[in-house]
Amino acid sequence: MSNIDPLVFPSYLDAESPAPWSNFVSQVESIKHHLGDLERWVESLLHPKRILIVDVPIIRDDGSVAHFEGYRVQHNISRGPGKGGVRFHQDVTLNEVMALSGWMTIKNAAVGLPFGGAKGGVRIDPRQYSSAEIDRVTRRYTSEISILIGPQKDIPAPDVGTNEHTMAIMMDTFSQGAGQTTSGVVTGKPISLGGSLGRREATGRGVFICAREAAKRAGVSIKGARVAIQGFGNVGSISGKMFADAGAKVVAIQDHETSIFNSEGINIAAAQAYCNSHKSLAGFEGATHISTADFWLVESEFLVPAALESQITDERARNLSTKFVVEGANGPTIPTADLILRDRKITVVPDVLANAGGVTVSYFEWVQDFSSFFWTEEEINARLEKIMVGAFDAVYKHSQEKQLTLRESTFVIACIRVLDARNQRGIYP
Ligand SMILES: NC(=O)C1=CN([C@@H]2O[C@H](COP(=O)(O)OP(=O)(O)OC[C@H]3O[C@@H](n4cnc5c(N)ncnc54)[C@H](OP(=O)(O)O)[C@@H]3O)[C@@H](O)[C@H]2O)C=CC1
Ligand SMILES: O=C(O)CCC(=O)C(=O)O
Repeated sequence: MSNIDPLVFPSYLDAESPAPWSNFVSQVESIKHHLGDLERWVESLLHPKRILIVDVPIIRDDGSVAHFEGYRVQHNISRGPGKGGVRFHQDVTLNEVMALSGWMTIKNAAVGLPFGGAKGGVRIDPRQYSSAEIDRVTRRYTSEISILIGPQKDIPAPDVGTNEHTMAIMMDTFSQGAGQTTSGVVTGKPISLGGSLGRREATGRGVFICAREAAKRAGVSIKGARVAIQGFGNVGSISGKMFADAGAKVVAIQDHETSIFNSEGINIAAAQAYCNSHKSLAGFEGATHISTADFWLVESEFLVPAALESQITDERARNLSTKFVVEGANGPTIPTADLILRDRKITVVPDVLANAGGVTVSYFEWVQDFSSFFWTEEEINARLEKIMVGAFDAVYKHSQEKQLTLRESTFVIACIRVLDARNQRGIYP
């Protein structure tokens, strides 16, 4: 269980498979001596505030009954309501949702949003069910977690396997229970239901902004730079488009079925169109298909992991041929691999900073819903740019001053904000 204190590791998790929660704990543990007097509060971050496990039964299209396990974890609510996405994926576990909720706490504080951290998930492979069945799962899951969520309590949003439509169904289900339209209960909604312009693109846009800022400080040009992207969903495809629009060449992409390579640069619009109609890049003709192992050896200036956790292992970290790892996914680099990348002088722009664009525009959506006054896409993108550049700059300066990695500095800055709020609030009543 790496360096984790067994007394701190929750009794309800399997100690034999402690990751990714143990990865989050290691990240907090590694910086706690930088927290000054606030270190006495650090255990607040090592125990989620609230965990709800729900049974989600549905009647299937053929009349049979199916049950799914669902979760909502509020990791910390010292700075405001819980905030974080909902994942529908066959491998979702409580351990994973806990880690994702912890990273939300750090992320929201790192970019200065008035939110705590939360995350949810349902252990289901959405590809195996009809859209009507998925809607039933969404409705039942929402009604089961409705005791925890609400515009001032905890605000879900999309993540892997969920989208604007999922959010519309969640909003409708919660509103039925509340007896009034409650648009602020979720973000990432369709525009016609109070969604925000720019939310769909926001995470990929934030990833690109962070990559650009990191490159600027290292004297590396985006124009002509080679980019490799793992994951071609919302985050991977939009960040790929933004890199390509800025003159970079996306030379490699991996989704869960295939890996593709083109040294001249993959046509992102064509790849997106192909993926929309075939649900995968398998069979795409605008590139050579390579093995999964070879994807991790592709030479690039930027590697953007934008799929799932724990993809950059020690072995992959030892062999990567890139200058910057810009984490679009949550938790893609395991802590030991992080140390290898540090020693190899590969700059890692951490998830809790790099992918914060999505939740930042979710915050804008929440604010717009409260005031029923909607901003233009230009206003949203300009505000997003300001927040992302400001947060990156603060982290970068801190890391230079204290000789820390960007991940360590992001955690220090964020943990101080969270624990200061905890300290100011006191523990009683
Ligand atoms: N959406 C958002 O706003 C935010 C998302 N994130 C994080 O970004 C990551 C991606 O999320 P998002 O883009 O929304 O999810 P999507 O569901 O839209 O896309 C996920 C992508 O990852 C691919 N993938 C899944 N498993 C693997 C694998 N083992 N190897 C290679 N590729 C794989 C999928 O391929 P296939 O389609 O073939 O299954 C798909 O292309 C997650 O870690 C998420 O938590 C972080 C912040 C905000
Ligand atoms: O938009 C949001 O509220 C949360 C997005 C999310 O789940 C994430 O940043 O990982």
